[in-house]
Amino acid sequence: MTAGVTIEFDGLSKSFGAVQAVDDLTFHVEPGKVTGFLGPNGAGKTTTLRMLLGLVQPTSGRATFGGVPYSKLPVPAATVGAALEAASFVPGRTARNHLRVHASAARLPASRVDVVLAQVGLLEVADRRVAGYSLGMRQRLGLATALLGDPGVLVLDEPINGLDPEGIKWIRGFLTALAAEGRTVLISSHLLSEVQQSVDEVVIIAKGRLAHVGTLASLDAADTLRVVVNSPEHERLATALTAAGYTFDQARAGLVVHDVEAIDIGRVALAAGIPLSALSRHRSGLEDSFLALVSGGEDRA
Ligand SMILES: Nc1ncnc2c1ncn2[C@@H]1O[C@H](COP(=O)(O)OP(=O)(O)OP(=O)(O)O)[C@@H](O)[C@H]1O
Repeated sequence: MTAGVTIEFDGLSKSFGAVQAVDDLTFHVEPGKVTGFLGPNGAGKTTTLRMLLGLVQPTSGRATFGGVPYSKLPVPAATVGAALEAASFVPGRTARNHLRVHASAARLPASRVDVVLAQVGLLEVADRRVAGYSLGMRQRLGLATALLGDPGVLVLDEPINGLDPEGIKWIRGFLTALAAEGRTVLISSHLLSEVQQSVDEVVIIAKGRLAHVGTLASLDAADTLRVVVNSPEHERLATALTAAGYTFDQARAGLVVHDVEAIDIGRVALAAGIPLSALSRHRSGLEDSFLALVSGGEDRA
């Protein structure tokens, strides 16, 4: 494996006629982590990834692998493996043959074919025609193709799309393990919920522009916390909370206190000797934060 390098986007822009698909994107994607590249349909994710991979010429700015553009990489397949959405496979070809053709074109040893088939769990069906593959199997084959050169960087467009729950669980573990080996892993998605459990960092774009860069936790920090607390001695609990200076809403599940930690509410109940039947902390709206950041982004597709 070649070492993971930092993917650098620097003032990257692309317009198609009057459509500004990507608008002045500057951010870095570091090795050793899984980074989610998020935005609604039409936000400009695919165009950005296509520019990174030298498939589309930027209008201005650049995207590089540690300062080197894709076209200048000495052995591209050994530096970066990519699976773009709607990867095309010749339907009559078997998975093994598909990989052999790619290995040969990239001047990689044929022995890599069975290694990557095993890695993505397709070894047993490797001699079946791709035409009969499910979407999930095609996703795995795209991933196997990306891994042929044992690259330090992986760029995957919507890799979770179309997977069943078992497939989602598998790919989450797989991507985490690749990042733990020191690779740079960038995955795009239009759904935060889809990648939320897989990513360490998020880059969110809307209407071609950068909306947020940071850890998943930093996105979370914009959220409000709420605690739901209940007691068989409901009235005493309400009185104790009011006396301690808390305001709350009444809900079926109990009293809802905003912007507070569960331990603080637990202490109030303990000090007043009130038994609790429920005490839970809710982190509403990671998805809400995401939607607020990208709202209005869908109308361009
Ligand atoms: N070749 C092209 N010619 C003209 N407009 C284009 C072209 N490619 C993309 N666009 C436009 O650029 C914008 C960004 O598209 P892009 O496919 O990059 O978004 P996306 O975030 O990947 O969306 P999706 O998840 O739907 O693929 C859209 O308005 C799209 O219609």
